[in-house]
Amino acid sequence: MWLLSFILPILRLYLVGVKVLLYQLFNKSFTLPVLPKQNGRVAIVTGGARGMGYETARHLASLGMHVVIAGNSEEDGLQAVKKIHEEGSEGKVEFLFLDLCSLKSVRQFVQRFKARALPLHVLVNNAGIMLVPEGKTEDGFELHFGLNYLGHFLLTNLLLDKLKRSGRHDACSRVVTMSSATHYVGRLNMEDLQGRSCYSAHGAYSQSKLALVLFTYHLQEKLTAAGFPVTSNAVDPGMVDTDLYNNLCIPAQAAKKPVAKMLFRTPAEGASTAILAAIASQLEGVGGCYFYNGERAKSADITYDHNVRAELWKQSCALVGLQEA
Ligand SMILES: NC(=O)c1ccc[n+]([C@@H]2O[C@H](COP(=O)([O-])OP(=O)(O)OC[C@H]3O[C@@H](n4cnc5c(N)ncnc54)[C@H](O)[C@@H]3O)[C@@H](O)[C@H]2O)c1
Repeated sequence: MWLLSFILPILRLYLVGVKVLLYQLFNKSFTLPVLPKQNGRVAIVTGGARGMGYETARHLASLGMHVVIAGNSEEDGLQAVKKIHEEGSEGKVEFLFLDLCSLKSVRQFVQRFKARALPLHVLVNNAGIMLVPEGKTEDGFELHFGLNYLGHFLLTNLLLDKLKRSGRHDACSRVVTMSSATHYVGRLNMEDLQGRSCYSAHGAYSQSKLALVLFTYHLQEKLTAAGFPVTSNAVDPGMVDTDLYNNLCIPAQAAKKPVAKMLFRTPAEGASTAILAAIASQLEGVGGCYFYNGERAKSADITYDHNVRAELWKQSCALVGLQEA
């Protein structure tokens, strides 16, 4: 029984991977349309120092946006800022420290950002980890669940007032959250969200990405009900050649290399759907959607279940110490 609950998440994750790669074999990455200038607008990109986050930050800045790269490595962050400035981007780019493994750090980041009295038009919840060895965040949460999901859950909630005030009904502020095709095989165990009874890194990653879709939709439902000018969408970037795969076991790393060369998207291609969701005019006012390869797609059936979303939201508020609004 234990063996089965350990092996099944691995098999499910690899099957999803094969399906995505087959899609990428027969379909080109979509190309971004010409996007509007973003002068005077402000974005936060978590994990914007590397991989797809970096490409997102770079693209937004090239359109004149003021981009705050939020990340847990000052060295990587400052290097990313330097590189983007050297490219002659129109927008301002800066780094602010944020460790999503620590709720205290999330709160401090929000305090520091708010002290700047800037508006906030776009929040890209991009940072993530995958298949890391079993471990806990500063607050004792399982790493994938704590960092990928709960860290972003708290961050978004604490920034919501800013987003609400910065949006207009003809120009909504936008929350864009990076999920993944692995969410389709994610299992959410409400009685054991931290995977304490039987830990599987594969299961934990898929669960965190499923939780992010449920959160995205529930947030949109709340925003729509209250009439706030903010939209919330989830994005699936496909399989992209980044450092995210650094924790694969050695044989899987060896097998991945040639496959990645042929079939994985580049970080710039992978970031394109998130950039589209963040600023494309044709998506003005569109929320509560899952986007894949530049198009709206259907997410896992469970993500459309209001009761599951509401229960996860309630438990998440309790875990991060927020009052349910
Ligand atoms: N690469 C893929 O194939 C793929 C597929 C589906 C979804 N995704 C998702 O896309 C997002 C970006 O991943 P990527 O592929 O660019 O990976 P990456 O490893 O290149 O980037 C991850 C980013 O997250 C940041 N990060 C890690 N721990 C952090 C912490 N404690 N606090 C703050 N920031 C932290 C890193 O510094 C880095 O900038 C992730 O959410 C990932 O789950 C990636």
